[in-house]
Amino acid sequence: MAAQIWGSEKRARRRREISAKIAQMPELHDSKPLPFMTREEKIMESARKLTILTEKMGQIIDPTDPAELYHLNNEVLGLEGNPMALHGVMFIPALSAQASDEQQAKWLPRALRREIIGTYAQTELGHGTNLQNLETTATYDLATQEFVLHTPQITALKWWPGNLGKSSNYAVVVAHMIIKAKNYGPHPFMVQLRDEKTHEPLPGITIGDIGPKMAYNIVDNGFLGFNKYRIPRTNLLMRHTKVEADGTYIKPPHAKINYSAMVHVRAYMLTGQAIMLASALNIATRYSSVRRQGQIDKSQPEVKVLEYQTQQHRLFPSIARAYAFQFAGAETVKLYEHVLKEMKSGNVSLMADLHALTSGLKSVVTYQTGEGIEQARMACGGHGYSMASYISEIYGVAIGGCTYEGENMVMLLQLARYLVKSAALVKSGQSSKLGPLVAYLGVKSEPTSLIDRIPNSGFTEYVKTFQHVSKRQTLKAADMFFGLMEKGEKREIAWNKCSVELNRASRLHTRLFIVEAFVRRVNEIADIRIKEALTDLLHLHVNYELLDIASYALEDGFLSASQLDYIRDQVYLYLGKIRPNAVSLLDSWEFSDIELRSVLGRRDGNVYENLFKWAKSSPLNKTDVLSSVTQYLKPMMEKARL
Ligand SMILES: CC/C=C\C/C=C\C/C=C\C/C=C/C(=O)SCCNC(=O)CCNC(=O)[C@H](O)C(C)(C)COP(=O)(O)OP(=O)(O)OC[C@H]1O[C@@H](n2cnc3c(N)ncnc32)[C@H](O)[C@@H]1OP(=O)(O)O
Ligand SMILES: Cc1cc2nc3c(=O)[nH]c(=O)nc-3n(C[C@H](O)[C@H](O)[C@H](O)COP(=O)(O)OP(=O)(O)OC[C@H]3O[C@@H](n4cnc5c(N)ncnc54)[C@H](O)[C@@H]3O)c2cc1C
Repeated sequence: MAAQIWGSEKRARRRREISAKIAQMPELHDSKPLPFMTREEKIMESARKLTILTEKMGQIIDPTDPAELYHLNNEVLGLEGNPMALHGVMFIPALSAQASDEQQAKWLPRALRREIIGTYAQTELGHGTNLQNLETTATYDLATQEFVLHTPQITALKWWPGNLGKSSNYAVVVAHMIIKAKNYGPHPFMVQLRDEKTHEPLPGITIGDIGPKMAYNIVDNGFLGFNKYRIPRTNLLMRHTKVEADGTYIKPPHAKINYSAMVHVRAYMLTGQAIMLASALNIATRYSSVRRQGQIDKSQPEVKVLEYQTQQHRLFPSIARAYAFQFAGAETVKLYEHVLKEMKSGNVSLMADLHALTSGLKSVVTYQTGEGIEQARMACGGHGYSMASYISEIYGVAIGGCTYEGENMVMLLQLARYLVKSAALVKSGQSSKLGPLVAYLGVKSEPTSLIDRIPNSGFTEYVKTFQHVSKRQTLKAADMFFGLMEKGEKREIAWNKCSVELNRASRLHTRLFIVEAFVRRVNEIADIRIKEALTDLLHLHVNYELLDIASYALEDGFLSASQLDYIRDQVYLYLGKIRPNAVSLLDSWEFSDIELRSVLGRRDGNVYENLFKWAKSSPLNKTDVLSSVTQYLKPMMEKARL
């Protein structure tokens, strides 16, 4: 199963080998539990481990393999981030995709050797979503052949970029490019921020940390202002766009090609989310098979809480989602790598499809991951609320994904644009022009669903039902939009008035894609036992997801009440079937105790003794009487007693 999750036997084996090596290197372990550290201590601890990793990486992993590097980071540095999180996730991808060969030769080796630390600085205090209204300018000075970066007012300060505040000395900065008073829109520039020897900010640069956040606090998300700060013309990233010495602008082959670093993260973050969801579920499910509370049969001893159907219903559909996201994520990364290769050689024809797909997936996956993690926390009762479970930290980090790389509602609306264009093709009889991801929009469906009507139909009737509801909602929302325009509403106003319905279409389309990716994977599996276990999970997935969106299929009578009863029964049937495999389905992800950082989720199940040990190690327990008591509470009580 680990081979299915991680992509191959070899990958799963390598992960095990890497974990085993890390277990033997105490210098790479947390020196004390992270929840007992201050933010400053955590940042120091992370930098300490990162430095050792840089020295010893070659002994542990193949540093050229991104999957191994990702695993190493997760184990050693953890999900709260590290001083170079954005360096790997966005800075290097931005240079790789947008810098010319010459620029790459100059900067990439230095970045890969970690001579410099970089980030991606785009969002500003006043604008994040609406890139056209960013305020930072890069004005070309023909006389010196330099760009002058400037922050015209406080809202133009770069705000949020990870590791910008304290760690990075370089950044890819997105600024509006102005040449001879003409604004060419947002473009990426390579900018040195700090002196390489002293790490002091360079003259003309104002920079710092934006303060503590809900989670992800090892990352120093930062602010950055420029005061007429000059960089050479050749620091504009010039793979696709060029500015010649005389100010001549050569436009890129696609208007949004400079957005590729965002698409990169949107594609890669899906498996990251699956891992966070599976981690939280691993903790909750292991704990649920240790925790005994109450009886089902009063004549029997207390049961493990995992025996309760409500507990299974809370956890198991999310286990299915974690697998589904991992499989859909793997497909998306493959597509991304293909499109990136094509893009580098000038073929931009697949960019719109990839943008639409990743926009929808990013939104649905992060939202459902957040839901699943929060349910996992609640499933642990009181101990879930303790940082000893570590679930609240996983939750805080995961839901950051609902916001970064494009706020979820906004990204769903991006997919909706693509769906509405596709609907227009269907309506004008041009279904043959639909791309493979939306071809179902042009296919006539049966009048009613055949779920529970055809024996041995596998998952086909489920997929058809998802297709039906997605198609119906897309065409309905598109009709609403076109109808408003026909009535004379301006395009943008009509769009806003339909946007809730449009986003519903985007979610349904994306959920269909996730179901199909899961089905595709199960169909590929040869090992009969693995196929069986995943088929059970897939049954739970399709039935649970369909129940969740049943109103769409009921309102036009595509599903009947009796079919809904069947679907509900199937959910209960598969909860029971999955119960014996539940812990194994999560243990198959092979997270080590070091990586999970959870007292509740310990592999050995020795929870109570270790919770007590953990509590005793709280800094508050260093002394029996705190100074808050001697200074304030004791005098207050004494005064009250007089
Ligand atoms: C390994 C990774 C794992 C885990 C990650 C862990 C940690 C990382 C943590 C945090 C990192 C976070 C980083 C950031 O957040 S960086 C900042 C991200 N910011 C955003 O995402 C901003 C969102 N906004 C946008 O993307 C755009 O503003 C928006 C697309 C909403 C609109 O852009 P614009 O105003 O320029 O477009 P329009 O003029 O409206 O035209 C839209 C038109 O363009 C098409 N389009 C848009 N984007 C793309 C694209 N990327 N590729 C292709 N096409 C694109 C769009 O579809 C429209 O087309 P059409 O409908 O034909 O007009
Ligand atoms: C943990 C974290 C890490 C980050 N890292 C980076 C980084 O490394 N580099 C970087 O540059 N940025 C980074 N960001 C910033 C991030 O990309 C932005 O916060 C994000 O893109 C959302 O933009 P915003 O904050 O402007 O939200 P806003 O756009 O102000 O959103 C506020 C509300 O308005 C709604 N809204 C906005 N526009 C529309 C619209 N057109 N239609 C409908 N509704 C709309 C949204 O849906 C939302 O409900 C990070 C953010 C976080 C939380």
